[in-house]
Amino acid sequence: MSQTPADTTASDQPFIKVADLHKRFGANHVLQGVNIEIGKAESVVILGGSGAGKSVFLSHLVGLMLADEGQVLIDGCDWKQMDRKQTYHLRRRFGMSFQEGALFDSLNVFDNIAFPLRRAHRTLKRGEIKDRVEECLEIVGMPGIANLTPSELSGGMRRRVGFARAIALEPEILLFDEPTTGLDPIMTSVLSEVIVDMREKLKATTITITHDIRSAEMIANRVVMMFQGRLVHEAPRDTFFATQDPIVRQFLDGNAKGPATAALIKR
Ligand SMILES: Nc1ncnc2c1ncn2[C@@H]1O[C@H](COP(=O)(O)OP(=O)(O)OP(=O)(O)O)[C@@H](O)[C@H]1O
Repeated sequence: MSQTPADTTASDQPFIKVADLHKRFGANHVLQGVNIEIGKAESVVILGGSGAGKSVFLSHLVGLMLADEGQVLIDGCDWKQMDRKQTYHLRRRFGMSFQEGALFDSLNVFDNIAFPLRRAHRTLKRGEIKDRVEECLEIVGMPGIANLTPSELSGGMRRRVGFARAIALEPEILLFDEPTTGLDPIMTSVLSEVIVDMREKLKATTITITHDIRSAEMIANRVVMMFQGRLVHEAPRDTFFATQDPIVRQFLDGNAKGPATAALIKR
């Protein structure tokens, strides 16, 4: 039986369910059996070293990559069972923000944020688009900058405009891939607060990849650690950072020596 997102809203499934997810690129077995369930409006932060498979995992959540084995269910819908139209509708429930904001440099801030609105709602009037763009800029704490071009923005501002574009279609699920990388500690805290604010205003489920421990502490309800393609440790935010799990401890303390290094050398 074919599924549509609307078929499943009343289901008692977890909102997001990933079961025994595997992904290989040739001989590189990147995801080696990822399992996680995420509830509606939860905020999960994924920590992990370079090459652990975090971005590949995020791509599976939004259906940009499909599982070799296992399942990724969003509100009961399996990406692998979706036809093109269903894929389009399911993907519209996501808002994504990548490193650097990924803005279109040839468009001003207004047109960057209006871009997904115009594409998804062809009949929207100019005034409706203007209202929504202004609302999104308010939410990310940057009202009144719609006429600026990306080249006139600082790194932190570009990220916020990227956030504003990600929430233009009022997504239910927000994905952030290293939203604060390369920013100073103050701007990192400001952006982490913006993420919390956006999540609360949209009541969105949020999944964030970050290397920044302080940002993780601010954003997360739950933290998970990815290591060599598996989620090796997870805990509520308040207990995660006190864990004695040796791999997590090495990562949090930034030690060059430890079980994570030993495992990487053996690979
Ligand atoms: N499209 C692709 N084709 C082939 N290999 C890929 C592809 N995307 C990712 N990989 C490989 O998958 C592995 C995991 O990459 P991924 O980007 O998910 O790591 P990550 O945990 O996000 O690391 P980082 O923190 O450095 O961004 C790497 O070995 C990478 O080379």
